[in-house]
Amino acid sequence: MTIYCTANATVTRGLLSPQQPPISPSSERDRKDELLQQPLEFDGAVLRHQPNIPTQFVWPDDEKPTPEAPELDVPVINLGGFLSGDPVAAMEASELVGKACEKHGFFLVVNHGVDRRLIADAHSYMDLFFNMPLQGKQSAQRKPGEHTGYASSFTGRFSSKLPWKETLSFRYSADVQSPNNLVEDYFLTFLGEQFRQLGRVYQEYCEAMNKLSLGIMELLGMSLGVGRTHFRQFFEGNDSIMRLNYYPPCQKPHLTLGTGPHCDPTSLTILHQDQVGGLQVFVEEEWRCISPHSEAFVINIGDTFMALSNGRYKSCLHRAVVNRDSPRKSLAFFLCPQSEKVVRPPVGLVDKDHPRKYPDFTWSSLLEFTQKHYRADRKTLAVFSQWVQEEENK
Ligand SMILES: C=C1C[C@]23C[C@H]1CC[C@H]2[C@]1(C)CCC[C@@](C)(C(=O)O)[C@H]1[C@@H]3C(=O)O
Ligand SMILES: O=C(O)CCC(=O)C(=O)O
Ligand SMILES: [Fe+2]
Repeated sequence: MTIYCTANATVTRGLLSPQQPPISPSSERDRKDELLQQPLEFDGAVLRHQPNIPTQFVWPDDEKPTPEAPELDVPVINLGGFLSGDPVAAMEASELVGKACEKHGFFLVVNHGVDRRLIADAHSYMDLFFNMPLQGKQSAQRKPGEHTGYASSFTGRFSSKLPWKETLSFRYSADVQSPNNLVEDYFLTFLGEQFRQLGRVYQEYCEAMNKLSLGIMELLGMSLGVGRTHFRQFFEGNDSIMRLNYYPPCQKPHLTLGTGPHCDPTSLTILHQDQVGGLQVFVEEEWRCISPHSEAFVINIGDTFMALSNGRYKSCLHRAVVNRDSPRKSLAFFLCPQSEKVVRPPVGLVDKDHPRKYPDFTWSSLLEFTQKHYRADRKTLAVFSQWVQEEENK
């Protein structure tokens, strides 16, 4: 990636945290400097060959990837019986899901009902987009404060610890009021007619993800004893996020991270990683890798579902590492409720032994918090909850 820096400084527009006021030039000199500064532009096709890693991509010593991460023994849950309507299989699957979610919030699912050709197309079409020249990708450039669009290394959002990745994120809505070709339309609008087929593939992929995630919500409801339909109904008409992650090779992979340590702020993540490997989960005080499994999806619950479960189930810390030899791709579907639905645990999960752990909030407020005020990390929900309380006390 080529860095276009100013003569005297590199743009490092800071990230607004809740406490910091917006940054504005205070003097004529500051204003001139600001005018002189050019936004950072990164080109993945160049950076992958660079032996010298720009400092913004070098992570602090205590966050750098460890050379060898032991494998995490993640439960592999066979959904075949459940999806074919077998009540005993459903009960067994819900118990396995519950055990995983009480422990670290990660599990694998196989016999999930998603066509393997669709998964293969979703992976191969990523190459069509990310192998484009930077200028072509920037026609879908993410706008400040928005969660959709193309982003390369998140320049302009963060001033340090930049992730070694490019991403393309777009909305998927299951709302019956929404057009049923939102995803296809997104690609046509921002990338043009030649991307119509690509848009159709991701439209179909998101529909398959929606169906799978609602099924998993049934298992989560059963495992928490609130009934099979509770969370399924909560997420009917969901307004979710599909993200394509593209991690270029890196000449110094021990200095960088593809995606930094975080808990997903969303409700449920359905991730399909390619065969390169790089996903790591922090369990029992150490980073453990989740090896690729082409027939399986990696499922993890996020902060919003942790709040819905009143903290019974854990949103788990994870990250992605990169390597020197080959690009890595992952498809991440983030299930999110309709934006103004109030996130509140079912009454059955709140009692004198389990008081409320988090305040009521809407997903739109948490999403805005991560896009405009706070970089999602390992404590997003705790900081957000405090922010909500402070806003209420104003
Ligand atoms: C709601 C979201 C914000 C992020 C994408 C989805 C779910 C995961 C979030 C993220 C990946 C957590 C790590 C930091 C982040 C900035 C990133 O590395 O991409 C987060 C995403 C985002 O804010 O764009
Ligand atoms: O690419 C991966 O394996 C993980 C990506 C991730 O955690 C995310 O996009 O939230
Ligand atoms: Fe994540």
